Amino acid sequence: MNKEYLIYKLSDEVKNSCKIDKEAFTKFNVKRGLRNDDGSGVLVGLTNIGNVVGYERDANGKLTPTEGKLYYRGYELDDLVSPLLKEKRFGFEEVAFLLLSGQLPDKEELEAFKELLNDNMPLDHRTITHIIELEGSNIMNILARCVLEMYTFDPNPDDISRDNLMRQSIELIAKFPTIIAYAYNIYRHSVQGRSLHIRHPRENLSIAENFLYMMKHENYSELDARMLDLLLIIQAEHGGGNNSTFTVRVTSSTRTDTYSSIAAGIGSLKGPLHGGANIKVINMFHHLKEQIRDWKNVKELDVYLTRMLNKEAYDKTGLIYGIGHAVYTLSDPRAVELKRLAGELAKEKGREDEYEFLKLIEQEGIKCLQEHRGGSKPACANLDFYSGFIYEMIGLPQEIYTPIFAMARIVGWTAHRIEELNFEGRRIIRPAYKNILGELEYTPLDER
Ligand SMILES: CC(=O)SCCNC(=O)CCNC(=O)[C@H](O)C(C)(C)COP(=O)(O)OP(=O)(O)OC[C@H]1O[C@@H](n2cnc3c(N)ncnc32)[C@H](O)[C@@H]1OP(=O)(O)O
Ligand SMILES: O=C([O-])CC(=O)C(=O)O
Repeated sequence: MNKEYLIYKLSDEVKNSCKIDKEAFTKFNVKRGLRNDDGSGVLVGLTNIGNVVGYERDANGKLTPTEGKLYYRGYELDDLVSPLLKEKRFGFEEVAFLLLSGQLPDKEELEAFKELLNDNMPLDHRTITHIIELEGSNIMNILARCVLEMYTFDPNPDDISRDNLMRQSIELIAKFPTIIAYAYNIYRHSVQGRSLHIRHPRENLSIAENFLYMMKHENYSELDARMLDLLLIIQAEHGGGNNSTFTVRVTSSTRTDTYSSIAAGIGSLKGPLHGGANIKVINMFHHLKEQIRDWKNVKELDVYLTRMLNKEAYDKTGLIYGIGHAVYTLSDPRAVELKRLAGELAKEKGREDEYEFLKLIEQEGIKCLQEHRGGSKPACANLDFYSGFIYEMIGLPQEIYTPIFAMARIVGWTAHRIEELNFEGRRIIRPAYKNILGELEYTPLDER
């Protein structure tokens, strides 16, 4: 049999073997994803790390949509970010300390922690050599491969004692920016034929500054570095249930090694419904800038967005990227903050027209989505809606938008891994799948 035909035939059979009636989920009371049909959550774990609030629940369990709130270790995100803005301080390292340990550091602890991270930013020379040799143009994939390789260079990779987990976590947080910057520079050299620069991370720079330095030498401003620092803080953690963190928790619950678990989280975050949406949003934005003749014409934009929802335009998936969230309803507090920051930066960089157009896409995207799906379910812009536009204004290339998300979320992932392996009464995570096919009678090969 022709092998291509065989692949086609097997794939065609999957059309039938994948069929599961939508109604069966209700019939068997399956908890789908994060929410049931009535909007109530599927509770699969308990955590002391992040808290994501999108609803209020009354005494009878009825849910009312609310403005979104996000807490890191009990502190509201805004309370962590505001002092940093006021004092013009870099804060990603402080937030990492908080998320890993549960405590805000004092001055001495913070200085020591920053030094520890800085000391760990350089890569083992074997990792550098391997990145140079790794083929491929997807930086998330290269990042995952480098993380898996770190297992080989770790003298104690399988030890899941708390001390060892903390050491590995700090090393991963420190090394992600270096791996991503090097992987991008090598990609740029091999795919785009540009000069190759491998810059050693500098002492006394924050992670955000060091990343920009490794990416762009000294071609970045203080404002660019502060924006990146805020983006890292804002993306660092989102509770135990977001897909990539849950992936890390699920794999960690088997007591596998840190590198296998984090590589799995990277694979999850890459998906366009999750962290990969930031690249999709910026592509969609450029597409709309070309397709819509008058950036102030609401009607023209609505017609196009509706065509997108009907799978007739853009990538024909039916999605408007950057809109919608599994938990947030009326607003995602991070998108609110990023919208404000994007506005400030757009003024500075002379890109106010584009910013106004992006805001209109947000407003009309939400409206068209709600009309398209009917009902009263609210929707809002999510974290990924404005982040790409900010990266673009900082002068960062699209290929690293999702890797930067990973560079931030590694903090949440490692904090959750440590928690997953250290609470009393922990169990391997193992939900159930109900088989709805039933039993079939076996037919011998020569009778088929
Ligand atoms: C960091 C992050 O991960 S943030 C999320 C980034 N992802 C995106 O921006 C991609 C676009 N958004 C989405 O696909 C979704 O809103 C998600 C994946 C974020 C959340 O998914 P869900 O929790 O299933 O959303 P929800 O329950 O509101 O979906 C209800 C319906 O609206 C649809 N919908 C939700 N958001 C969108 C959207 N942006 N565009 C088109 N349709 C949408 C869903 O596909 C679903 O349709 P269905 O009932 O026909 O299957
Ligand atoms: O929580 C989620 O489902 C998605 C996520 O990671 C985030 O919004 O940061």
